[in-house]
Amino acid sequence: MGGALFDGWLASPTPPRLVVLDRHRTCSGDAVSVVRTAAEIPADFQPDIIVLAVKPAVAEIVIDAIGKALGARMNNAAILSVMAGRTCKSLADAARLNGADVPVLRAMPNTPSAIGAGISGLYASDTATAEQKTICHDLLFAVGDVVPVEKEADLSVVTAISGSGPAYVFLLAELLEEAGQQHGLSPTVARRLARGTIYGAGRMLDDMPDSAEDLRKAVTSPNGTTAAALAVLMKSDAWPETVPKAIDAATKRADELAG
Ligand SMILES: NC(=O)C1=CN([C@@H]2O[C@H](COP(=O)(O)OP(=O)(O)OC[C@H]3O[C@@H](n4cnc5c(N)ncnc54)[C@H](OP(=O)(O)O)[C@@H]3O)[C@@H](O)[C@H]2O)C=CC1
Ligand SMILES: O=C(O)[C@@H]1CCC=N1
Repeated sequence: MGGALFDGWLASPTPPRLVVLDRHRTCSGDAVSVVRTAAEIPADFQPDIIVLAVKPAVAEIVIDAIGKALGARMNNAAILSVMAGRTCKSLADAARLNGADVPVLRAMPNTPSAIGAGISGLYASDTATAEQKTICHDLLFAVGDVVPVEKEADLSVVTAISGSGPAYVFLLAELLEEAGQQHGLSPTVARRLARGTIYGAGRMLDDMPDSAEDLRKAVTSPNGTTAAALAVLMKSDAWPETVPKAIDAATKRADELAG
């Protein structure tokens, strides 16, 4: 996810000044330097925001390494975590072990951020200053839309819907492609049809004021092909049951990660 944000920021009209801790990437320019270890963070670099985009399990290790590298400079920054689950409190506690008292904000972006088409939930704890909240909002807004949430706990369902959501759409693309091939289409044709359809439907949802339900109904001729397919998908034990179950499972997992 950090790579998706990085790509999105680099492609944005006004990229922020970035020092990126990444063990694989090589990239440098006026606005960006990549370092392999926290110890390589330039001694004169004062970050406003430290974006954490590692797996939740290694958060402490990374906060510890950054804390040691920045020393007192850490106190002038805020942490913006995009990690599923990890609470503001647990991350603030981890920073405190390094003697740093830092506000923590949490966001849940998604991978379309890489192409400027992301959507992020953003929760700002009361400890963050107005300026820190604005910078975090603007960082996320540079790679897509931003939806503020009032309660930190809401980030679990945000994670289930929009953080994980691209995976559900990609699965639909996979399944449409496979079904097309099973009906004799070439892989190339099946792929173009599946992807083009999801792209076009996504654009309609974005561009048009109509509800998703109305857009669906406009495709559905009485007794036609769409009605035949929807009779399968909309059976009570099909999508109306499985989609909410999937969202429940993802929300529960996000809560578990929060501990
Ligand atoms: N994937 C997604 O769509 C989304 C993910 N997230 C959140 O983003 C976070 C990362 O997930 P994801 O991008 O999928 O995971 P990845 O495994 O793809 O990325 C994690 C990155 O962290 C690096 N890393 C791990 N340990 C260290 C360390 N000690 N020092 C420096 N870098 C380190 C890894 O490097 P290396 O490969 O060298 O180990 C890797 O580049 C998670 O917390 C997840 O909840 C949030 C929204 C969406
Ligand atoms: O699967 C995960 O846990 C992360 C969070 C949202 C998307 N990927």
